[in-house]
Amino acid sequence: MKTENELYDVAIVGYGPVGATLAGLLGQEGLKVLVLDREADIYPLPRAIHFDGEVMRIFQSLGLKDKVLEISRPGIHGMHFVNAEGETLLVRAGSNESGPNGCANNYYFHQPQLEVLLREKAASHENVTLRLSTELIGIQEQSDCVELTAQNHNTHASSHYRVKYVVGCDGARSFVRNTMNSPMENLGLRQQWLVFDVLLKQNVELPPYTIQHCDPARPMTYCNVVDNRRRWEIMVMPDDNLEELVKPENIWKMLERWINPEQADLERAVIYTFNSLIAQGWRKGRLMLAGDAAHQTPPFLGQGLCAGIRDAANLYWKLTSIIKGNASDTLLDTYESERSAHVHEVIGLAVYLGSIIQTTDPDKAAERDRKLREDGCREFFMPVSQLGEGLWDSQRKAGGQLFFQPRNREGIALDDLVGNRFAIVHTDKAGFNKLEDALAERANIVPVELDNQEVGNWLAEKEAEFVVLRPDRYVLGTGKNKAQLQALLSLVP
Ligand SMILES: O=C(O)CCc1cccc(O)c1
Repeated sequence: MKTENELYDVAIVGYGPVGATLAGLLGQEGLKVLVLDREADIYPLPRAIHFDGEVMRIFQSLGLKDKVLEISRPGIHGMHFVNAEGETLLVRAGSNESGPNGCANNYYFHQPQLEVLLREKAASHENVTLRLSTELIGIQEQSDCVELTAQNHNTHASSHYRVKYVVGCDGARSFVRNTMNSPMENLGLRQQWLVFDVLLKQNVELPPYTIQHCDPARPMTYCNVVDNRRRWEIMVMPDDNLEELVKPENIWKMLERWINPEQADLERAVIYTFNSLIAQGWRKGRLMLAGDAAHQTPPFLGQGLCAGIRDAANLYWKLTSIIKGNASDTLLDTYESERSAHVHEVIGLAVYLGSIIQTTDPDKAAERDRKLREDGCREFFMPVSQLGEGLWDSQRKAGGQLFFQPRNREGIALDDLVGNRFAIVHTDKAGFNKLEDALAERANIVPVELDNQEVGNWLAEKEAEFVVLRPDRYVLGTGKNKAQLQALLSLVP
């Protein structure tokens, strides 16, 4: 058995997009990070295909926005729920305009390309150590550290590591979660679907937007991914024989309305079980969970990856504050309370949409269509990014909300002005000068003057002169005088 003497700050178990994002964010803060992954390389086939504007903003905080823009496609046409007769029942509208995060609200991408960028970023930090083909097989929590045992898949040799904290980004069957003994709450949707990706060989007239085909005879999803990639997801029906269903000839038959094998190559076809699960206990002592290890959503909102990347953004600055000695580790108790509220809401909406899409009884489908028609409410919106109880001021308007990303007069975006720190945003230099001495000796908080109409209006609406933002861009609180500023600063680790 090989034992490394080094005491790592954080071990990340699982080097998928969530683990790689967290490694990049912690690496950027100078922490000593160990990444373990059982696989030798990136999984080469597509899985997640969609992320939202908040997630693009997190990539921006890694300095990756331009590169991610090159490999992704803004989803400007929205998502349409259409019944068997072709009638649109419900829409998540798209938009050509930049959204509140200073970019499009939706993007489509090919997961292996995104992972290359995230891994390049993580590996660019010499304080990030990668151990690939290395499977975690033992976790022993001690009072001052965690001892990990891992086995290399090539040499079969075991190694031993000591780390201060462990984050399990190790997927739905998480070893870390099993060790923590955190049960999963089931929000009610569990259904097999056939997921397959095609590569177009020629121009084929297909819709530019995502379609949820709410056809009781065979619910399906169609997505225009990126470049020549297209995805279909097909619900497995009770009489289906799974072995038969995945055969290319049967897949092409189900697609013949739209496309044929002369026009595209089938890249992969896989049966997935869509789940709606949330772990109870995302942190136990020095162990934490993120991504699919903590929650799994049906894909109808394209939010699985987004939730995991948000976890990474919520965790990295808390771990950094604790490891640098600026906060006690009780700060980690805010991780689940802040994140799980939003995760519940998003999965709840995906489960509701699933109940619309997955209606297979024709009478119930007719009733569903009648009700949706009657409601007249044909557009639905994504839940706002709002933290559950945690490190933010619940007494003030907008506390715990994701702040938007305005630009200054020179066109520089807020997050680029601030970096990954706490910030105080205000519009009025003269007024703020009177408060500024409250900031003395708080070098970790950046004051930002943004003489911007949108920010002025936002503050006025909240009856505030300034807003204090956390490194993950969520609102710590708003205020208009020194006492309120001091109260907020006392929360900053
Ligand atoms: O565009 C969206 O809002 C999400 C699209 C999506 C992505 C993947 C699967 C799915 O059912 C929907």
